[in-house]
Amino acid sequence: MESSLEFSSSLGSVSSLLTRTRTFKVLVIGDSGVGKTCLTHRLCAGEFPRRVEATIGVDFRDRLLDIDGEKIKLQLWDTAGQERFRKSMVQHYYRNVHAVLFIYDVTCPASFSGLASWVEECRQNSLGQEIPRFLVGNKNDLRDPCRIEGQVSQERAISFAKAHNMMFFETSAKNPPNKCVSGRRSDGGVSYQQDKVEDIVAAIGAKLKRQKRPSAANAPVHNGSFKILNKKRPDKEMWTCC
Ligand SMILES: Nc1nc2c(ncn2[C@@H]2O[C@H](COP(=O)(O)OP(=O)(O)OP(=O)(O)O)[C@@H](O)[C@H]2O)c(=O)[nH]1
Repeated sequence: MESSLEFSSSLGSVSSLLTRTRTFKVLVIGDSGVGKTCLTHRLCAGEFPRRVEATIGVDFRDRLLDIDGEKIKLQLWDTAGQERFRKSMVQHYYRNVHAVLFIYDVTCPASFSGLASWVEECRQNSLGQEIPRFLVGNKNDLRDPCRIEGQVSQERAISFAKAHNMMFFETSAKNPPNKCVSGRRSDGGVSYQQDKVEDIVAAIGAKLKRQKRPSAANAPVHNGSFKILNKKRPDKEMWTCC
C-alpha cells in the first residue's frame, strides 16, 4: 500500500516551490475511556484537552513531521471505543491503514485484557503484522508505585508487545513524565521506554518513513525480542527485531 502524495507550493525560494508530503493513516484503537482522544490531541496539538466527550464514529487529527528533510503527515484516526458509536464505521477505519496505535489505560486492567479483541478486529479486517503496530499504556500519571493490584505492569505489557510485534510505550497524555527511563529485563533482551508523548510521534514517523512500500514481503522478521538502539535520535532506528 503506498502512502498518498500531496503537492503544495510556497512563495519561498525556487527550491521550496514544490514540497512533497507523504501522508500516512494511523489508526488509534482501544477501549472507551483509555484516553485515545486526549492522546491524539497531545500527539497533534501538544496539549491535553480541557474537555472531552466520547468519540462518535471517528475524529481526525494531523501532525506534520520533518524527518531528515522529508515531510511526513500523520493522519490520526481517533476512533470511538464504544461499540454503539463505531459499528457502522468499522470497515472505513481499516481501509488503507499504514500504522496502528493500540491504547490501554495502565490503571485499568480490563482495558489491557480488551486488547486481544482489538488485535482480533485488525485480523478480521485483513490488517497483517506487516503494518507497524504500537502499544501505548496511557495515564501513567495515575500509576501508584506502592500498588500492584488494579494496574497493568510494564512486564505484562512488554510481553504482550513482544508477542504481537509491537513497539511499546508507557506515557500520560495529561502529565508526561520529565525523565526518560529505559531498561532491560534480566530474562532476555527486551528493553522498554517510558518517555514523553513526543517520542511516540517520532517513533511512528521514523517507522513509516522507512516503510516506503508496506507489504507482507517486507515485514520485519521477528523471533521474539526487541531493543531500543538509540533513544536520543528517535528518527533513526529505535528498536529492531533481533
Ligand atoms: N489522569 C489522566 N487522565 C486522562 C489521561 N488521558 C485521558 N484522561 C481522561 O480519561 C477520560 C477519557 O478520555 P478520552 O480521551 O475521551 O478517552 P477515549 O479513549 O477517547 O474514549 P472514547 O471516545 O469513548 O473511545 C477523560 O476524562 C480524560 O480527561 C491521562 O493520561 N491521565
